[in-house]
Amino acid sequence: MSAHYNRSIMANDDSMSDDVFETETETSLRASSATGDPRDPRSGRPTPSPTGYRGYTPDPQLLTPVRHHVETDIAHKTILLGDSGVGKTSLLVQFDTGKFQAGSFSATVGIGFTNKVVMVDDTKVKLQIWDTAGQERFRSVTHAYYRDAHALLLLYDVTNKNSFDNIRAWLGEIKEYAQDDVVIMLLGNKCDSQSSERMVRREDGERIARENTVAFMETSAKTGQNVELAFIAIARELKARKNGTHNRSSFNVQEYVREQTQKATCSSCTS
Ligand SMILES: Nc1nc2c(ncn2[C@@H]2O[C@H](COP(=O)(O)OP(=O)(O)OP(=O)(O)O)[C@@H](O)[C@H]2O)c(=O)[nH]1
Repeated sequence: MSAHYNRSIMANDDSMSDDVFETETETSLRASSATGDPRDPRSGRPTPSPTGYRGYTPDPQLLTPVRHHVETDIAHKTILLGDSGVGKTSLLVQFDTGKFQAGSFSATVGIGFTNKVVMVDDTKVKLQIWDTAGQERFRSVTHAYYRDAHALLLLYDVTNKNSFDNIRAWLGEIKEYAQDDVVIMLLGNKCDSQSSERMVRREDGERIARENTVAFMETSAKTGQNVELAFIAIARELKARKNGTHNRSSFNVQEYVREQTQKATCSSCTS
């Protein structure tokens, strides 16, 4: 992977791109204007009018900032998992920058995160996306991060049968280390590959997902196919859970993914 993206990242290193720390400006004007008194109660001096016109105090409602329904309080911890080389970093880079950096592969070392805000209808859902090293020797480090994860994106590579066969072991680890209610999405990545290179059929991915009651889709970090959709689906599910609506079947992530992927099926993803 190119040097443009930091592949050597240590635990709790937040030096990666961070485009979420939007400040939601709260004006402090409401209190003084609500009283209708243009004087500062402590100094007795006239306070400057929020409008710039001394003595004129508009209706307090006019001074109340328009508040869109914004969820900035918690970042939903979302972790990318899967064997080394399945495309975790590439998927995150594609989602974060819209680019695919082809070329030599250098494995991720350690763990690090990128913050992203995803719009779900009129709501901003903040995702803190952790990219982990797929190599076996880093497993014990990444296990420590499972416990407080809200969502897990588990990847295999459709051109690498071994990475698919290891999905059961990954699901076992998730069961052992993650919370019971963690949102899990299985992704068969590199679906842009030639059919001669493909080693895992789409139906096989669908089957293992069904057996384990997790959402599934095929993605391509190279072309961007379904990349945004994967994160949006996760964000939708997290929002539904936060609103306490998912138990009433108003939103079902597996159904949602099925509908959306049927709408946007690309020929290269349907072998
Ligand atoms: N054709 C194709 N190649 C991909 C895709 N995603 C990743 N690759 C390539 O696969 C190789 C590994 O990708 P990475 O994103 O580094 O994989 P990783 O899962 O982060 O690997 P670790 O850091 O070792 O865990 C790179 O050479 C990528 O260019 C994809 O969707 N399509």
